[in-house]
Amino acid sequence: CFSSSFNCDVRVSILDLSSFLLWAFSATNFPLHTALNVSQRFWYVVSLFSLVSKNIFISAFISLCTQLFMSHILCKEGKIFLVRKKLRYFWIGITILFPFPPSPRNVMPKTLDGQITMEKTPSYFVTNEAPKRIHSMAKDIKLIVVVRNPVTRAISDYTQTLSKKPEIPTFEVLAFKNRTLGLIDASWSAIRIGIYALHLENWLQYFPLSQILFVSGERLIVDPAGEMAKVQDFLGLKRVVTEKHFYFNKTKGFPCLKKPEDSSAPRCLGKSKGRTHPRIDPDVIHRLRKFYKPFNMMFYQMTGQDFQWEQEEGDK
Ligand SMILES: Nc1ncnc2c1ncn2[C@@H]1O[C@H](COP(=O)(O)OS(=O)(=O)O)[C@@H](OP(=O)(O)O)[C@H]1O
Repeated sequence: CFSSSFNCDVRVSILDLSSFLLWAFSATNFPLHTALNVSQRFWYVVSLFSLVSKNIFISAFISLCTQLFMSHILCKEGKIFLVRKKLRYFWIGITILFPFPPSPRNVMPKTLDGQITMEKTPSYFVTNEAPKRIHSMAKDIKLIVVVRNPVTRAISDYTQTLSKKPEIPTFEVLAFKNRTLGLIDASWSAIRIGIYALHLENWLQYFPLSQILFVSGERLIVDPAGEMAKVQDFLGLKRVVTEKHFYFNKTKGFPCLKKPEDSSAPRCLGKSKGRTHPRIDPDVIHRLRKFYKPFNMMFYQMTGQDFQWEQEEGDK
């Protein structure tokens, strides 16, 4: 507050109002989640800008917009909030103590009885901090991990990157620290991710095995209904998705859904699935298989499931 006390008062009021908007909505679980998601960051920036702005007209304009926005939302919802002067210092304090908008978790709609909330982020499995954070959020969560032969996974991973950055070195170059010595580069993410036992160890420190389901990526292609039956049982759901929902699309090389509920047309996986993998030197594949073998064995032991990756002949 540099210029006058009037200026200062207006700016603090704006901050007051914007902070109120941000925090009152999340604290009362205001049911305008969509509006909140969009408006949250916007008003946060606006309130900060109103503080640094030395122009009283800009501050006043922002104040007017904030108030219009707020009254519009409140009228729409038929709720009335009284912003009392006393609250000012409380909201300023909250803004200083918690300078970031509420996490999406606070503004997410509540899961109702009979509903299951699902979140899909493959990288969580290989992120060190994820098990601890997820455990502190929901101890009884059920985790589903789709795994496939780590050698094929690495090639698939590389193929995806190659489709975005065609200039990257060959798989054979990236896979080794020293090719002559046969030293695999386990720090390369495409290879590191496939060391499933290592990642699982991290998760088992927080979750019992009974809370984790491992789905075989290979079986998901040849027997989607079988794998889906396991998923449904694991989630405690009635077996609704069965064989009759799938057909095998030979051109795509993947099963497709016969008739999704919302349309009458069959639904197959998108164009990005089933990219043709580049041909990899068989010697490199052989070395990778050797590299993964002990980790795979450890993984079978830990999960009590034999994924039979050692029995597969070649890679596609
Ligand atoms: N439902 C289902 N069943 C079996 N396999 C599947 C399924 N969905 C995706 N995939 C295969 O998973 C590989 C990763 O796919 P994407 O690269 O598209 O995944 S992602 O965008 O990174 O999520 C990719 O493997 P490749 O095609 O062998 O490279 C996908 O084909």
